Parts: sequence; C-alpha cells; structure tokens
Amino acid sequence: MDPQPPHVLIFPLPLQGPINSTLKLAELLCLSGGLHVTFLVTDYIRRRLLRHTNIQTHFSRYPGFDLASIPDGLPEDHPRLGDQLTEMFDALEAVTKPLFREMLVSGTRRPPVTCVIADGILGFTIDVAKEIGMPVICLRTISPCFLWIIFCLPKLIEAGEIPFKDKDLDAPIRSVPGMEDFLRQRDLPSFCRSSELTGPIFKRYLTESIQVPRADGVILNSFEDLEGPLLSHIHTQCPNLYTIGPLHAHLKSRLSIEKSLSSFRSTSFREEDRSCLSWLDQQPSKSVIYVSFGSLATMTWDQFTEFWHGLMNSGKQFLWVIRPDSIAGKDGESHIFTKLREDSTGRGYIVGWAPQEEVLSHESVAAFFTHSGWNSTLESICEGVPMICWPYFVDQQVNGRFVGEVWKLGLDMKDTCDRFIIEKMVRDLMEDRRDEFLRSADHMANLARQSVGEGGVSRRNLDRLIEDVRSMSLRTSYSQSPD
Ligand SMILES: O=c1ccn([C@@H]2O[C@H](COP(=O)(O)OP(=O)(O)O[C@H]3O[C@H](CO)[C@@H](O)[C@H](O)[C@H]3O)[C@@H](O)[C@H]2O)c(=O)[nH]1
Ligand SMILES: C[C@H]1CC[C@@H]2C(C(=O)O)=CO[C@@H](O)[C@@H]21
Repeated sequence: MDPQPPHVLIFPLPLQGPINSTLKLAELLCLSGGLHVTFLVTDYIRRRLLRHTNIQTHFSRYPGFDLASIPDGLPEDHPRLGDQLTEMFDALEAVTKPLFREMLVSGTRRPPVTCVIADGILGFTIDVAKEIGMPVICLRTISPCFLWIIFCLPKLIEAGEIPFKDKDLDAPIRSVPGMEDFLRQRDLPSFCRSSELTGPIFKRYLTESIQVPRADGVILNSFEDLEGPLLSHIHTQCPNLYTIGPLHAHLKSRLSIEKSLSSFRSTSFREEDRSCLSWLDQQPSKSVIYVSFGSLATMTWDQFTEFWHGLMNSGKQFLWVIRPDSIAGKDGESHIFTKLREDSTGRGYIVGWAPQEEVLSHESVAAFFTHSGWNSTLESICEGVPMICWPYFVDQQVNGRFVGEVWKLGLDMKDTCDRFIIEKMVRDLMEDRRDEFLRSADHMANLARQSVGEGGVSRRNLDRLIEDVRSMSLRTSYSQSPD
C-alpha cells in the first residue's frame, strides 16, 4: 500500500482552557508544512468558535486544515461548567467515543487520518487508537507538575498519604518524588481530600495515570528551563516526551518569522470586552493589577465582597474579569457590575471577558491576581508579570505552590479569602517586594522566550514531534473500509 500523506487528527478536551493551547499546537503543525491537520471539537464548541472567533478565516490560509465536529451527547443548554462537568465526561464516553471510532475507521476523512493527538484526560481516545492500530500521542494542557502528581496517585494511596486522615493541611507530603521538600497536603488537588477520593473526578485521574503512559508520546505545554528535574521523573512513566511550550509564545515566535501571517485574533468563545484596553491606555505604567480566575472557577458572594474591599483598600488600580456565571447565585446579574464600576470611582474597571494576552502584555499592568490555570500561568510568566495565586481546583493548587515556593514568581494565597490579606498581598507584590519578584519574573520570561526561539529547546522538541508524526504516519497500517 502506498504510504499515506501524514494527517493528524487533534482532539482537545472541549473546554476553553484546553482548546486555547491546543489550537496553538494545531497552527504550529500547519506551519510546519506538508501535514494535514483536522481539529476535532464538539458541535457545541464549533458553534461557539464560529460565533466568537475568526477561526475559519484565520485557518483558511492553511489548505491542509479542517475544523471537524462531533456530538458530545449533551443538550445545547447544558452549562458544561462546575460540578456538571462529570456529566460532560460521561456523555463523551457514552456518545462521542463510538462516533470517534467510526470517524477514524470509516475512511470518510480524506486523506485518511494517520495519527491522533488527543487530550490525555480523554482516555477513550487511547483505547480506540490502540484497538485500530492508530498511532496516538497524548497532549496534556495542564501543568507538568500536576501530571506528575497524577502519576503518583497510586503511590500516595499506598503510602496512606491520601485521603488525608488528620486534615492538617500544612502536613508535608513525602510520596511525590521531586516535591518532598515543599509539597503539603493543601497543595494537592482538592479531589485528594477524603470527601472526594471516591468521586468521579478522582477516578478519572487515577485512570489517566494508567492510560497516558500507553500512548506513543506525550506533549507537554511547558519548557524545560521552567520544569527542571521534574521532567526526568515524568520520563520514567512516559519515555517519549515532547516539551514544546509555552505554546502561545511558540506560535507567536514562529509567526513572527513568517511575517506575512497575522496571529489569531482570539480563541476565546466568549465575547471579549476590548474597552478595557482603552482604560489601560489611560493608566500610568505598571500601576494596574489584573484580576482574572479563568473560564471555569466560581466564587461565593462573600468571597467576591472580600476581593472587592481588599482591592479597593489596596489603593491600586485594578482590571477585574467577572464572568456573568462566576458568582454563585448572581448568574447573569450584570447590572451589579455596572454599579460596581461606578462605585469603584475609576479605580477599578470590570469586564465579563478580556483579551487576556493583550492585557498581560500592556505597559500599565504590573501584577496578575490569578486562579493559577496553566494557560494563565504561562502567559504571565512569558510577560514577566508577577502573580498572586488563588487556586480553585485540579492543577491550580500545585501550580500556585510552584509559583510561590519553587519559581519565586509571586505569592500563593490559597485557602484564604480575607480583605486584609488581599490588600497586603497586593501591596507586597506591587510595592514592598516588587523588585524581588520582578527580577525572577524577568529572568524566567527570558528563558521562556529563548526556549521557543531559533535553536531553543522547545523549538527542537517541536521539530522532533513533527518528524515523528511523519514517520508514524508512514507506519500506519490499520485497515480502513473503503468509502
Ligand atoms: O477574561 C479572560 C480570561 C481568560 N482568558 C483566557 O482563557 C484561558 C484560560 O485558561 P486557564 O488560565 O488555563 O484557566 P481555565 O480556563 O480555568 O483552564 C482549565 O484548563 C487549564 C488547562 O487544561 C487548566 O490548567 C485549568 O486549571 C483549568 O481550569 C487563558 O488562555 C486566558 O488567556 C481570556 O482570554 N480572557
Ligand atoms: C474541569 C477539569 C477536569 C479535567 C480538565 C483538566 C485536565 O486535567 O485536563 C483540567 O482542568 C479543566 O480543563 C478540566
């Protein structure tokens, strides 16, 4: 049989965070030339991408690119948010898995798919690929430090370190190699706490610790200078690692070489309020703290008021992203935020969704109050913006610990929400300890830039990934029924 032209089908977890970074990978593969790339999203996500982004116009420049979609088995009005996410995973398993298999074996994709790159939390994609003899590479859009904790879950259980028995959240955790000196109970994901150890999200991650090492390779959205010795630990589980991040910076670096290609306007499937950029233009240099907790995190009204008073009492200018669905019990009550904008006497500016990468690169932004989602963390690192971390769930707890304790790029405020602590941390980061954090933030930003630049390690790892995808495609021997 003649060798197939390499055709990669990329299947991200259908949520804003994972899609942001995976779309960057898709474009990097398109830029490499000679690869067909199918980006597979759910029908729900496709409609939102088409409504809120210029994805079709943008990718029309790549003849080998195709945006495909597949049902996720949920009703259109399902929130696909918060604690209903387990319903999303169940529906993907029950409804999407057989359709995904059919898509691969039916031969309807032209040219036939020769390699799958899928989010490692979607374990069924590995099962299907292995069943039909298709090469499969896992992409993990969460932090490598969290991925390593996932791989250590069996060890943590065996050592009796999870679930926590005495709930002393400052008690050290000793069963994660490479983190013995600084990991505490409170830095583990919330699903490790006894009430959730039998929950669906814990079981999903426990499965992941077995599934991901079955893949032919694992792609990490990070860079070797940031992760250091941790990668050698992950390597014991996944010998074929491609550390090619930060993906957003990597794509920006490649596009700057192409010159003729403008970068993607936005991958957000929420309407961005770009008026915040005009507000930032009116602020003095390095005078603003940007506050944003990602696409999934929510807070109570009490927590919101603590943040409001803490920010107002800090005396600093603040730009705050408050998604309409992010405050419990206040869903869609946007009039509250209009009034808050008036009450903040010009000190604060509130939007429902911001062009975050542009905000973080703006001259007036000095600090980032973040939930420590991995995309936000990398974006802040690349812009040299110090962080205050207020993690919500999954990888964010350990990300916040690495930012505060290991990389020294900011302060970790986890497990508290008090207006006086918020005020003090904002002042520390923007005044009293500003120079200390700026030095380490500038240094890490330079290392990030070098890793994705000409000759950089992430650049070389991407070249290896592309070569491996080509050679895997030559070996793809699974049988496909004719049209
Ligand atoms: O107003 C906003 C707020 C965010 N963003 C962007 O949205 C993305 C948010 O991603 P992330 O910071 O990773 O947070 P989440 O949306 O919460 O991402 C989920 O997915 C990530 C990657 O898998 C995980 O690391 C997180 O913990 C998980 O919550 C980033 O690219 C931001 O630039 C905007 O464009 N505008
Ligand atoms: C809500 C989270 C469950 C799994 C996803 C995830 C991951 O481990 O890939 C991290 O955060 C969110 O994107 C999802």
